Amino acid sequence: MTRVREPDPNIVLYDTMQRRKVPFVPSTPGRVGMYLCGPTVYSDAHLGHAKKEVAFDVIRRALMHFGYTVRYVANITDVGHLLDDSDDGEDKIARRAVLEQLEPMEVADKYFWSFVKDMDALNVLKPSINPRATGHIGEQIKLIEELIERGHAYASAGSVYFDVRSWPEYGKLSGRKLDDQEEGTREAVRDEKRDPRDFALWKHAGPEHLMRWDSPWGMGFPGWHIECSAMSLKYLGEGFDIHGGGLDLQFPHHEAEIAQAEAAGHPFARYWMHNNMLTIGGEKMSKSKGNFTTIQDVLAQHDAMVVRFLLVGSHYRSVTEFSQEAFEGARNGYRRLSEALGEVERRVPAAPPGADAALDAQVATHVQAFEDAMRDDFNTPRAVAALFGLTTDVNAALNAGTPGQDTLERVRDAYRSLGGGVLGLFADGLPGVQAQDDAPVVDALMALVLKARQNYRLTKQYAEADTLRDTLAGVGVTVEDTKDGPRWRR
Ligand SMILES: Nc1ncnc2c1ncn2[C@@H]1O[C@H](COP(=O)(O)OP(=O)(O)OP(=O)(O)O)[C@@H](O)[C@H]1O
Ligand SMILES: [Zn+2]
Repeated sequence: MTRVREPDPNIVLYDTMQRRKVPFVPSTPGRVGMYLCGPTVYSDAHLGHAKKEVAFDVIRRALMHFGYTVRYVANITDVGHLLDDSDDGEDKIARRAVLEQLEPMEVADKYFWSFVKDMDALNVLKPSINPRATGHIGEQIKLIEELIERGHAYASAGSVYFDVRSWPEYGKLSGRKLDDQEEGTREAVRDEKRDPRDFALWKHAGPEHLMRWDSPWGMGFPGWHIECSAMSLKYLGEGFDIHGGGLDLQFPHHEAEIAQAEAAGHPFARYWMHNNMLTIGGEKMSKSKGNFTTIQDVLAQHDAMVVRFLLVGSHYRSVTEFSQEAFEGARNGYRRLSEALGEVERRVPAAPPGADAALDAQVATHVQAFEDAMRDDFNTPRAVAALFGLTTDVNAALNAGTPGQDTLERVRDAYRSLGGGVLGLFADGLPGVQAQDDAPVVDALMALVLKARQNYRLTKQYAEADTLRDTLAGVGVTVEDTKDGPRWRR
């Protein structure tokens, strides 16, 4: 279905660090290492989180479509994210645990699985690796030790802080030279720091903390930023390709990630990509502002693919305004595409043999427009416009009769690989990837089919058994008889 192609050398992306669009050249030809700052799992995810996840999912899918093998690492923050950025206040998960009368790890697990469910519903591909901060305490301690050895961090009262003045490059991503982040910080924390801009790598924790670990500086827990430096380097290596996250994470989080890695002597991400915000009434949707709608609430009212269509309808670097009218528009737009694809699929089996040169040429033009849009910093609104252009021509052709089968199959494959594979709007389309929540159903159905085939064989109805096997082969499923019984693979 989707062509296996040579890695496309003509992709351009906007690098936040360089503040301009630049050609994308991965450090290893054909392979992309990508890291995304994932959620802090202390509550159900809202539609703003969905914008970020879908934005980077589409970028990943587009790179796959363009012939790259992508290792996609997205972390789960389950410790150390404090209520305020100034290394003060409670841990978000610990506070939630008190409110819900749960163990902190129960809170983390509960909201992790809720997040996974939301992402599956939105057809977001699972990360290649989904590391959790609490599973990488050793790696974080090691990185902190390297920073202390090199003179870029210091221990103070059982905590460890990054010494911002020792690293003049601090601020290079965001262009911010700030010290106002300390406002409102308790004096005790301020007194522990040499400079108010210094940020925590490790925080001392007394016995009242349920999540704490032994370290060279006593019992404590890691600061929020250090997990991302440690885990991205562990799983993607030095100088990995793309680091993504929300625009609001540029400072202090990403700035801190860069300083922690580079000051310890580890070259960090080569490209920085940031998604803009989902807004409501012009304001960022956020948990703390209370102006949020959870993904679950949205999915109770709207088809998941319509939600996804709404999100890809604006560019990842643009704001998406959330409103009922926006949903109305998305519903109509999505229906237009899916109805055209449905009609094409219905007509393929009985279409006349051969091709239709005029429609073929139109399809090629729209596919080209779609791919050009995606090569240009993953411009999804332009890509969607190309799918609408395709739909206009396809509908006109379908109204005039039924085009040749070869052409109709090409039309179907274009919808599936571009709308499905790249934008994730229909199941199917990417090599090696299938709609995720279909897997249990497929497994159960295959178990039934194999059982039926076994029964045929036991009753010596070999022709029927072979017909089943051949039918499966026709859709790419191979059945093998092993000494432990039949096995299938695709
Ligand atoms: N409205 C939004 N639009 C797009 N991305 C968002 C939005 N809100 C949060 N994100 C992204 O989701 C990730 C996690 O955000 P976070 O958990 O801080 O959510 P939040 O609602 O902003 O919470 P809080 O208000 O407590 O800071 C970040 O990368 C952030 O950029
Ligand atoms: Zn991060």
